[in-house]
Amino acid sequence: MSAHVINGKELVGAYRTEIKDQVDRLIAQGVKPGLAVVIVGEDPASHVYVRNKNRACEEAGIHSEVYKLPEATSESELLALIAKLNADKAIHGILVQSPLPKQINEERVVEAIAPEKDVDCFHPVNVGNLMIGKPGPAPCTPAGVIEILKKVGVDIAGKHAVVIGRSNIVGKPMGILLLREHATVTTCHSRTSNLEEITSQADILIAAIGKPKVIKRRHVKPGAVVIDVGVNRLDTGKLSGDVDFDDVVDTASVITPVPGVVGPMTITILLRNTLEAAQRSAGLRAVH
Ligand SMILES: Nc1nc2c(c(=O)[nH]1)N[C@@H](CN(C=O)c1ccc(C(=O)N[C@@H](CCC(=O)O)C(=O)O)cc1)CN2
Repeated sequence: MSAHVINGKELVGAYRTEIKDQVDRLIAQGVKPGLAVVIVGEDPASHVYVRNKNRACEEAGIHSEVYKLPEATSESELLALIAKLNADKAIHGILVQSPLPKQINEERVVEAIAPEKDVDCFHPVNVGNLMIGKPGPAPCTPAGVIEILKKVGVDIAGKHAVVIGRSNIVGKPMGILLLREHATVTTCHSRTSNLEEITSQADILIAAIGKPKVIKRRHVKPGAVVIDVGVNRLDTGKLSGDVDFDDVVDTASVITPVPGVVGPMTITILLRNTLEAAQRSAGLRAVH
């Protein structure tokens, strides 16, 4: 059996069209959603992601401002920019691209963003709301994974979902969002001693490890749905996921290739979070 390989162009393209339609309707009501993206330093991969976010905003009709700050930017300079953006009525979403240079404390920066403009859902207020199921944003990558599962018709309720990774950006919120969809959730990480034993029981396996091709056929239950969150650049310059695609494709029932699915869907959820922040600011969507 060969897996259904998800076509990111089709799936993500269709969802971006839906979001653009909602943006158009909001603009017709007199509100143009606005996003500010801040990047500090020269990390090449981060610059690619920020460029893609800016282009996606333009295509969706969302006003977008990109602030490129030098590597030597101080924390107080960055905090001053965030204060200015917090006060800017044309900006509904603020995102500071991670990672930041070492002289800047990422936690202080995240906490300086007004929670209602935190489209990454990194602010402790939004993380808390997510945890207890109140309305608000959800972090882009895990929310994107849920969207992918729903759009390809995977029934999540009652399934055993195994998440490999426990980062604040992906692994931990992924578990919360899967619980919200009534999955039985197990989280594995670098200290899990019997990884293969656990992953091979998963109906839905989500790899967010950050190491290329570590998930092999032996880790995957026949017929499982495999979602690969990893984006790893190999020495050859090519991108690879955390899953060894060629080894797993004949065992899984559904699989996401890397690149092309989870990354672009992450950016699509950023558009959705910005749209929803603008709707909330206009009183057109429930606040907590
Ligand atoms: N403030 C944030 N910083 C970071 C986040 C985040 O959600 N918010 N997540 C990651 C990076 N990330 C989002 O910013 C991200 C990673 C990858 C992609 C993507 O489209 N990947 C493409 C490949 C792109 C390439 O050619 O390199 C794919 O997988 O097809 C989008 C966003 C860390 N920082």
